Amino acid sequence: MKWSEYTWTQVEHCYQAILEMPFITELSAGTLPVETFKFYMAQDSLYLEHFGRALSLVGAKAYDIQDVLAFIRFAEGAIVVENALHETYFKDFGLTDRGTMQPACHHYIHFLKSTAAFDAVEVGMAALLPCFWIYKKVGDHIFQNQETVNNPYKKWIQTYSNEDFGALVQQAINICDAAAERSTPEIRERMTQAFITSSHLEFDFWQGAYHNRKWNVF
Ligand SMILES: Cc1ncc(CO)c(N)n1
Ligand SMILES: Cc1ncsc1CCO
Repeated sequence: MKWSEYTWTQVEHCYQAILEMPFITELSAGTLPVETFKFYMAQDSLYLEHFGRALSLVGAKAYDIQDVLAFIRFAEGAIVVENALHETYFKDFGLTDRGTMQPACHHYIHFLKSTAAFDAVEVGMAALLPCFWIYKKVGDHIFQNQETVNNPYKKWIQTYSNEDFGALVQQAINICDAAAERSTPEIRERMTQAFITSSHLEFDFWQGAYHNRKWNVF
């Protein structure tokens, strides 16, 4: 069994829980409160910027020159999506200031950056993989179940259900499988743990947005 196949079995429950989250079901139905979506978008803009930085760092650490190229391109893609968010969705929804990173985003990004910086490169790759894979699966699920008529979030839904994104996701999975194959059982286990942690943090990112979770104000 491939590393990715085994590892996915370890997050299947988390993934099923994500599909049932109010953020996801209301986004599909088009009933998610606009203020909730704006909070999510502002946090996601910050997320994508730093996700791009973490991808670049893993690219710099990769052994295989083709992996270096792939991660540099992923990093570029993340920044391009961030820019699109700014230029279109921010305008559409009347958002001007993305503000500062709130706890869920902060936790996730700092986990990604510290794993990318301090852990083995294979573990960094695995930590970054749920950002691709969960969004693709959730994007496809929402696309198939969405209320398309008058759904204000239609454009966002298309970003993650299109086939260009699908090809990148498959590439990222393949790179992780090849890296796992070349590594040791100990590293593979750390890869799996990092993948599980990031999957939980994906859940928490949506949950934090749904509940408007912010730092305490003193
Ligand atoms: C939190 C989060 N994870 C993954 C993606 C996929 O790009 C995103 N936009 N935001
Ligand atoms: C936006 C985004 N999310 C995961 S990867 C990526 C960009 C891939 O280039």
